[in-house]
Amino acid sequence: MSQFHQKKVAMINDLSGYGRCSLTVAVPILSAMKVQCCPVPTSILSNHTGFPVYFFDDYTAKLPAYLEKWGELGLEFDGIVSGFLGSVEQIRIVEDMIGRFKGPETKVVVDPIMGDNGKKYATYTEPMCEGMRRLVGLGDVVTPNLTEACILTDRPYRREGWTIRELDALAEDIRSLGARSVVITGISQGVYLANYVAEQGREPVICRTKRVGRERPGTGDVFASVVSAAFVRGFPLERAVRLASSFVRDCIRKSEELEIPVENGVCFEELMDRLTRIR
Ligand SMILES: Nc1ncnc2c1ncn2[C@@H]1O[C@H](COP(=O)(O)OP(=O)(O)O)[C@@H](O)[C@H]1O
Ligand SMILES: Cc1ncc(COP(=O)(O)O)c(C=O)c1O
Repeated sequence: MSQFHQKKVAMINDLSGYGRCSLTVAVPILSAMKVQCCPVPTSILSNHTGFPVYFFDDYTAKLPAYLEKWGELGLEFDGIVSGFLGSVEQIRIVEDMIGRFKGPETKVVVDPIMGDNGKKYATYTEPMCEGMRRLVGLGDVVTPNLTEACILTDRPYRREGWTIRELDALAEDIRSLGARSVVITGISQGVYLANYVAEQGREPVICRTKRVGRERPGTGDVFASVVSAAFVRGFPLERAVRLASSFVRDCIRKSEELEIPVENGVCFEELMDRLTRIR
């Protein structure tokens, strides 16, 4: 696909100026992992929505013209990655974009950001859920957390006690939407957090890590960014997930050690040299 060995990804996500999430996480992490990251900003916020106040500017109306120029320039990508999407229209635009820019070798990663802790985000309407089910069907890799996996498959959520057999069925249902490989994140198993990895053509595996620190915004974005960069570089998905989960865990540990306020996310910058050394 590309002229050079280096990989290039189109990254669809919001730009939150303060608080370490979405594009302000994805751009540096992909860069550190030697992947060129080309943003498609879906909205611009002064800071993420976990703060008491924020400025929000929806970029939906501008996206078709933005992407039109990429089309005119004949740009091609090794990966297309989508993160937070705020409306049915944005989901449609991403579907169209994949149709237009996905070449035979392009890998599509969809992080279906729809909810957490058993609940859909307040802004997530049923038509958006339907749209996300279609978009997930275009993914080579999709990375729902357990809540999102339940929403996508219309299954009841529970926090603990998922058996392997149940996770197999959950992943299979997501696969039946069209997704090739599925990573279900944030599965609580006592003192552990697990990621269930069902890669096309391989036996499913569970990657567990010790749960550390407090819940912080942006950890899902850090996780999806590391997985996307590694996967686009051609690493097996299980290895990509192991790299991402240990990186997130250590970023949380460091953030606790440096007493970073929770709403400021994780101080991944402190551990960035580790990402640059991955071969
Ligand atoms: N407190 C934590 N301790 C250790 N690892 C964590 C912690 N929080 C997140 N992770 C890792 O990051 C992954 C993604 O985080 P998660 O919070 O599930 O994402 P999302 O924001 O999409 O819900 C988890 O599956 C786990 O591997
Ligand atoms: C606009 C925006 N994008 C991204 C995030 C980060 O989401 P996550 O914690 O699921 O990675 C937040 C969190 O508040 C947000 O407000």
